[in-house]
Formats: sequence, structure tokens, C-alpha cells
Amino acid sequence: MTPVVADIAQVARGDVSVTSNFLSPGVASALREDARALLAAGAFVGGGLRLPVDDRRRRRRRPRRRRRSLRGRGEEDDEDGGGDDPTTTTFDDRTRLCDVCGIFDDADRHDGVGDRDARDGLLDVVSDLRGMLMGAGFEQLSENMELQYLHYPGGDDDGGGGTGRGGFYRRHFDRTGDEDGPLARRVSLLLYLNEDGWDAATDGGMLRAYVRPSKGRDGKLDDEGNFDHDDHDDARRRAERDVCVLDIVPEGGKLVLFDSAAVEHEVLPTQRERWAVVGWFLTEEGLNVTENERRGGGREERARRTGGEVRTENGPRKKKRNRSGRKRASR
Ligand SMILES: O=C(O)CCC(=O)C(=O)O
Ligand SMILES: [Fe+2]
Repeated sequence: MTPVVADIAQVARGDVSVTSNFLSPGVASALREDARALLAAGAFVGGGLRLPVDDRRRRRRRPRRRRRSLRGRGEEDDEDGGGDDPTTTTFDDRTRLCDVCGIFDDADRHDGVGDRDARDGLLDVVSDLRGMLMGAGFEQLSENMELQYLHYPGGDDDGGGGTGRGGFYRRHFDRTGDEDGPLARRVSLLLYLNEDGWDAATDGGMLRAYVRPSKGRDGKLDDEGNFDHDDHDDARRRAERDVCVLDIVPEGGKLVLFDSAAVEHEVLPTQRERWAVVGWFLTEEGLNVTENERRGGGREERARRTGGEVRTENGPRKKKRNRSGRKRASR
């Protein structure tokens, strides 16, 4: 059987790579059942986004920083700076409503719960993806990464743990530039674990991505034509311009990859229980330029999109800059 391969070049140029049926139905369902067992055992942290108390007003994303090496799989590298301590953290359920289970920590602490083999298989898949990304030019990805199960409750009538409020995650970047620590999120990974027959019209729960291929999220390229990942000024204002909206149906087995700093995204309210794995490949600050970006990127053929995603233009994308800074026509 030909392996299903994600289009990494899309990630390198700030686009979103979507691969349907990346996981077989059996693997997706084993992982979902593992996550379901962990949820039942209380391994998930419920509700909103965990924020340091003194950051409540700013509602800035300050994610938990539980990481572990894909190679070692034993030692844990915890840089969360507040983590589980209820005296220093609070929950912001206006930004996000979903339950989270850290695969390297929360799940591991629940020995004997769920399907360890399925989880180990997931780590192999993720490790292969890291190899693939590096083979395609993302040379400097750390062996440490973050990996979580996500569970978004359905609305009242989903018959599957509904709380009366459907889950969601408001518009955000996974990497904002405010994070502490030596490692930064470089590539975001999503693997959907939902049951068959997701109907976006009635179930909602789509991942909406705001894409500006080849431009970086602040619309600026440096002199070499690379994204400037460290310039986070004006991002929100610029994100409104020249943006291409991509709605992705969270079908079981689907893989989504994107540049954590370049692609703003949100999860639309879901009426149906929604399961996912989310992960971040990390890089040391300053080591995040890919071969593709060094070569200029953005010239590859737009790869076929699988899974029936809907792409709509929010206004024309008129100009792009090439490596020498001159404008060229849009694709
Ligand atoms: O559940 C999803 O589709 C996206 C989750 C997400 O954006 C995140 O955890 O940062
Ligand atoms: Fe995200």
C-alpha cells in the first residue's frame, strides 16, 4: 500500500497541509477509545484555557509546557511555569471550552487506564512525522515536543457527554512570541479522532484557518525571503488583510500540519463531541529557518487538497514579494 504522505512544502510556505485518512479508521478509533477511557478516569483537565492569575485581563495564551523527548520517552521536561498549581492559574472558558489530557504526563499518571499500545503507536507516528519534516528541510526540530488529547463537549443533545455548551476555541496563534523558555512552537499538528459521518452543517466544530501563504503571519518577509518569526508586532491587524479562509472538517484520521507562528486559527462551536490529538514540534529560537525558506519557498505547485475542504477568498490576494523584495503576481 502506498503510504499517505503529507505535503510538507505547504507548511514551509505558511499554508496548511491537510491529509485525509492519514490514520486508518482502526488506529483513529483505538486512540479515541484510549482518550475516552482517560476522560472517564479523570485524566483530562476540563474547561477553559489555563492562564496565570496575573494574566487574566490580558487573556494571553500561556499554554502548559509539558514536553518529553520522542526518543527517550522517559524523562519529562516540564517548563510550564505554573502548570497545575491552582493558586497561580485560572481558567479562561471564554477563549476555549475543551478538556485537555497531556499525553506525556496526565495520561502516563493514569497507569492501567486506556490503551497503552495505541498511545505508543501514536508516538511512533509523530516521531515519523518529525523525521519527515526534517527531511523536507525543518532540520532543527527538537526531540522534545508537546502532545495532548483534546475533547470538546457537544451541545445539549449530542447524547455523548453534552454539558449544554458546545466546545470551541477562539481565534489564536499557537506561537505568539510571548512564551518563556528556550524552545518555541514551530509546527502545529492535529490528528482528528472523530467517529464517522461528521456533518459540518449540523455538527459544526470545523477548524477555521486564516492562511496567507508565503507571507508569514505578520505579512513580512525578511531580506532573504523567509518568515520573520520573531517579529510579532501588528500581527492581528495584518491578519485581517489578504487572508484566505480555510475550513477543515475534523474527520477521523485526518492530519493537519501548519506553521505555528504563521497560521491563525479557531475551532468553531461544536454541536457534537469532538476528539483530537494536538501537538507541537519545537525548535530552539533562532534555529527555525527551513531549507525550503532558504531556497525561497512558495514556488511549489499547490498540492491537491483532500477531504473536501472549502477555501474561500476574503478579498483578493494581490501581490507577493519574491526573495529580492520585488512584487510578483499572485499564484
Ligand atoms: O482542536 C482543534 O482542531 C485545534 C486545537 C488548537 O488550535 C490548539 O489546541 O491550539
Ligand atoms: Fe491552536
